[in-house]
Amino acid sequence: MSSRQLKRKHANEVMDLEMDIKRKERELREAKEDSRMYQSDLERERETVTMLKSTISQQSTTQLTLSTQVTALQAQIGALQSALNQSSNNGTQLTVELEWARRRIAELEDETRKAETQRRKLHNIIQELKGNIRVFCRVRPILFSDVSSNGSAASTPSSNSPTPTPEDEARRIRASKADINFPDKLDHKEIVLRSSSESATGQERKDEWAFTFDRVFEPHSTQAEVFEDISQLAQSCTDGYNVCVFAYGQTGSGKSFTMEGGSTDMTAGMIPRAVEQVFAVTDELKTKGWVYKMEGQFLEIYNETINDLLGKGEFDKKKHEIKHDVKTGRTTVTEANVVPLTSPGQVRSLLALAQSRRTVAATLMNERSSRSHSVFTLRIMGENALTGESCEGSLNLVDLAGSERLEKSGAANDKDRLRETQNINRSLSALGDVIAALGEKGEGKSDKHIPYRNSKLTYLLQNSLSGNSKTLMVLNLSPLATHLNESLCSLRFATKVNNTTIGTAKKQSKTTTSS
Ligand SMILES: Nc1ncnc2c1ncn2[C@@H]1O[C@H](COP(=O)(O)OP(=O)(O)OP(=O)(O)O)[C@@H](O)[C@H]1O
Repeated sequence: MSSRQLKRKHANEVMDLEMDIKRKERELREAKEDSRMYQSDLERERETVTMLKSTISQQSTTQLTLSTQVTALQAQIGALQSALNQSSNNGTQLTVELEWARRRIAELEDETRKAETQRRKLHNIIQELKGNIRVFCRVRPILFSDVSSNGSAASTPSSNSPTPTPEDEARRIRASKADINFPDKLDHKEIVLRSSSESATGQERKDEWAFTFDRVFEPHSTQAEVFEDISQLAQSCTDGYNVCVFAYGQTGSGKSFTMEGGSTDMTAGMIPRAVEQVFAVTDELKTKGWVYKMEGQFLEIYNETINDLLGKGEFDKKKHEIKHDVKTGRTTVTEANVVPLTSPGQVRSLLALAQSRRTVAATLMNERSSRSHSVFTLRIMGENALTGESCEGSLNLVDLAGSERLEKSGAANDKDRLRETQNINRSLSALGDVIAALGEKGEGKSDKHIPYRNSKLTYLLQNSLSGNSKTLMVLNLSPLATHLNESLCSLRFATKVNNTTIGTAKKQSKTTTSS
């Protein structure tokens, strides 16, 4: 081979080698580029791996927490399940116990009903043992008007000053007061009146009168104290007895205060208290199967004429007659309003209405209210569907007309006043006669005639005074010395009543089926 050829061959080989080098260089550049890309990919992947690792670590913490919670919840479910099992066991136990308790309640209710029947019997035995006519005596306190209107020498002030000093007041009170004493501080049954006067020969004469009653109330006694014993009688009328409470005494001695009282709770008298009590007792007895119906009537007897205090119009012009049903022992008055009673509030408004009618009459007819008798009657009818018992009783609350004698009433020169006083005296003495006759009958004279018809009052009260009834007389006394003689008359009348024993009270009840 020629050198030329060799040269050319060599040049070709150089050229090939150069091309090879260029190719290799290009490949190297590409490889470097690839390497850079792989490097950055690797970086990214590393970051991703780091992130994933942290996520995994967080999630494994969360998973740990959750699995702890799941374990706790499973434990709770276990506890609840066992509590539920326990409860359902308890529930079964409770159902058994409830059933037992129900049976026990029914037994106890039955026992209570029997105990109530027994209590009513015992209560009435006690009332019977206390006597069917009881007398309380109540002396009212001295009032400001008593001393300020008293014309005695003691009312003259000691100084020249027109306003009396406290000493003047005290002296006035002492001089006005009657000498009334209450020696029995334990049982409060005695009252002693004393007086001293000068005899014709100039010697001092001392008198003393002692009286005993079922209870004597001193001037400071409250309405609540007086009501305490009356409340037991009011209870009797829900058991089927006829009960009569009447206030006796001269005008101004406190009869209306005792029976009706003032407008406050403290001063409320026997009528509103008895009504409240009867409603409370009938309400309580509902739980023992008793259902009661009550009705009220309020009458006034003035000059032997009956007036309906619950009638319509200002003045009652109707003619009323008293009728007694022998079979039922019930007293009715023709054309007199008998109002169904539903609540103590309604009774209060009825009493206020009756009071206002009396006041109207009083202004028109010269203090008529103190010259008339007022009789409030509450009739109670009860039925017990559980025991088959039924009963009917009544509560009569009577405010009698003033008992003063003729010369005191200033009636001698006044024809109308004279007639009034004679009527009052006749009806009060008829009351005394009836009680005395009942007393004799109670002592064995079974054929003794009882003169109920001698006055409207005794005829109206016939069932409340006869052997089937319980009677309480509240004798009201004035504390004033000027009224001492009137007080003595009242005390003698009340003693006559107190010495009377009237048969044995019988309740009006019947049993249709045995319990
Ligand atoms: N226990 C008492 N406590 C306070 N005040 C009383 C008491 N008793 C009576 N009074 C008051 O004495 C006055 C006369 O009483 P009350 O009107 O009750 O007498 P009365 O006997 O009913 O008279 P009348 O026959 O005229 O109706 C009244 O002002 C009354 O408020």
